[in-house]
Formats: sequence, structure tokens, C-alpha cells
Amino acid sequence: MQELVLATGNKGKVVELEALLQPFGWNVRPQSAWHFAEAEETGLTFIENAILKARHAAQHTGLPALADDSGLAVNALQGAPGIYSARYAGPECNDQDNIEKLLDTLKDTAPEQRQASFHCVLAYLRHANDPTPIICHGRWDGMIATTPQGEQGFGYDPVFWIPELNCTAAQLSTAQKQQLSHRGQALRQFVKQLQASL
Ligand SMILES: O=P(O)(O)OP(=O)(O)OP(=O)(O)OC[C@H]1O[C@@H](n2cnc3c(O)ncnc32)[C@H](O)[C@@H]1O
Ligand SMILES: [Mg+2]
Repeated sequence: MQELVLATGNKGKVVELEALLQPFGWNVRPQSAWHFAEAEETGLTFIENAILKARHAAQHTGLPALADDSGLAVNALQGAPGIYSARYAGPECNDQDNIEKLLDTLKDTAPEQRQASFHCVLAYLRHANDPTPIICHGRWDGMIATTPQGEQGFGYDPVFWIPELNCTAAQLSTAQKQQLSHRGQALRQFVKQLQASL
């Protein structure tokens, strides 16, 4: 059976990635099953950070590792918070603090100027020194709402407005979000590439 460590400390990502990988019958284990410190995200791109996180987990577990580096890019903010999405409101901040900072930063931005996109880069390393990682990038376009709505998902989902559905990402079920999301898209590409490389 294909064994895989999920190189993330984010419980929301673990729920989504496990659901997406479930049909493939792999033995997927979150890195919290081990007790090593999280990787430092010192890269300047999603790709660099995803590779750093996957390599770190592969080194500590001896298993193939799949990492997800993701975030929100707001057009009116030249792509911020981008790779800093998790720490936008400071190093110890939570999702609520990040949302408040984002809404405050955009308080004078007109509704039609609030375009944004979620990005997810997945990096899969077969082992810590794998020179040919599989890298996949998914993108999901939407708008930033003026007030949070919905209880599902995590992170910026309550303010990520999907114009086609007239709701936020936090008003979708996990299954609905997977159909559309940056993470769902990246994971479907990953599964195809992994199967082609076996
Ligand atoms: O680094 P790991 O351990 O994986 O966990 P993290 O939460 O720090 O993850 P990132 O460094 O990749 O930062 C991504 C942030 O972007 C946001 N984000 C990513 N995907 C999202 C999604 O599907 N819905 C809402 N917010 C998301 C959310 O705030 C995340 O904390
Ligand atoms: Mg992180």
C-alpha cells in the first residue's frame, strides 16, 4: 500500500487532503503522528515553501511526503497576503485576526475592485533527496466579501465570495469546495501525475 505523510500542521488542510486522497486507498498519515518541529517557511514563493515542508517531513519520517503551501492573493494588494497568508496579522495570529486585518485593509476598496484568488501548490517528494518532486498548482478565483459568512472550511473561507454561487467558500460543504477549490484542482493534477510516474 502506498504510504504517505501529509506535511502540514493545518487541521483544515488535513481534512480536505484526506478526503481527496481517500478513494485511492493509500495509507495517509498526518505529520502530527510524529512529534517534530514544523519546517521554517523561508522561501519567497509557494513552490519553495511547499518543497521545504515536504523535504522536512520526509527527512523526519523516512516516508514519501506531500506538502501544501497555499494562500490568498488579492489583486488590489498586489498579491498580498500571498505566501504570508497564515501570518498576515502577525506571527501568533489566528484565522479571525487575519480576516479582520484583510477586511480593514480593504475597507475603502469598492466591491468591483475586490478580486482575489486562492492558490495551492502541492509538492510530493518520494524521499528527502528526491531530485524530481511532483509539483502541482491549483488556482480558484473569487472576490473578497465585506463581511464574513458561513461556518465551514477554514482560513479566509468566510470572506472568499464566489460570484457564480452567490455565497462564500465557508457556505459550501467539503465536497462542494473540493470540486472548485485550488486544493481540489492541485490534488487532481497530482494524482494523475503520480499515477503516470509509477
Ligand atoms: O504550513 P502548514 O503547516 O501547511 O499550515 P499553514 O496554515 O501555515 O499553511 P500555509 O503556510 O500554507 O498558509 C496558508 C494559509 O492560507 C490560507 N488558506 C489556504 N488555503 C485555504 C483555503 O482552502 N481556505 C481558506 N484559507 C486558506 C489559510 O489562512 C492558511 O493558513
Ligand atoms: Mg505554514
